[in-house]
Amino acid sequence: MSGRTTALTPPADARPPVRHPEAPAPGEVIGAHYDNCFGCGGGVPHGLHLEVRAGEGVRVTAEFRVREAHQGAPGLAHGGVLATALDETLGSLNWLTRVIAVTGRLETDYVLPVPVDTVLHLDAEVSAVHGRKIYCTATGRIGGPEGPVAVRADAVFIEVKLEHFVNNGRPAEIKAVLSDPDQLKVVRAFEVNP
Ligand SMILES: CCCCCCCCCCCCCC(=O)SCCNC(=O)CCNC(=O)[C@H](O)C(C)(C)COP(=O)(O)OP(=O)(O)OC[C@H]1O[C@@H](n2cnc3c(N)ncnc32)[C@H](O)[C@@H]1OP(=O)(O)O
Repeated sequence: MSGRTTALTPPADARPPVRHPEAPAPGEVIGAHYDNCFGCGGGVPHGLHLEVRAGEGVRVTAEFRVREAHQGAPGLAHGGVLATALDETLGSLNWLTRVIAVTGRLETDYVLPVPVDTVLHLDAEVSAVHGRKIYCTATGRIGGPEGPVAVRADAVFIEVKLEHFVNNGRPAEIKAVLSDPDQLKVVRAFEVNP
């Protein structure tokens, strides 16, 4: 066996996820975590501009319209772009747990081709937590929120401290973020987490 499946399956003593008491209310739009994020930032013209909403429990939904800049084959979305949409939606679950976590492993199934102009209806939830490992799944449906699944993913996110970004990000961007009052609000939202 490759070991991939094992790594994506929560161990028997994993815990159910806990929604943070100050998580955004169900239905509330979760704003971009960073203006230059390729997944959610408004400052990236060819980015995905994902608008994510908090759901019930530890769940989020999002919509992503595939544009010409996102093609792989003629008229079809690039698989890597679709994986990014799943990854970004999964990353937004951080806002419901108030735990900062980055993608450790992401396994994607491509079920249906996704043409340009399609709106992908994304849905992600945390299934279990074990230590710093956060097990989660996501689907992307076409034709509506109840339409057929076109893409899906299983993932393990790993909890990190803010230092993960401060110590590893290019200094110019880190400096800019830390001197931006709006961005600092994002950082502080996580700092209050015990
Ligand atoms: C200032 C700005 C703030 C902005 C905030 C919002 C940002 C949100 C962004 C969201 C954007 C969207 C999302 C994005 O795009 S996030 C961007 C893409 N992801 C990354 O760049 C992550 C790069 N990787 C790393 O930095 C390290 O490898 C990490 C931090 C992940 C682990 O290295 P670390 O040295 O810390 O960990 P450890 O070795 O002590 O292991 C700890 C535990 O984890 C388990 N494990 C480790 N790796 C894996 C794996 N691959 N699969 C399964 N499990 C794995 C390991 O077995 C162990 O478990 P256990 O043995 O204890 O049971």
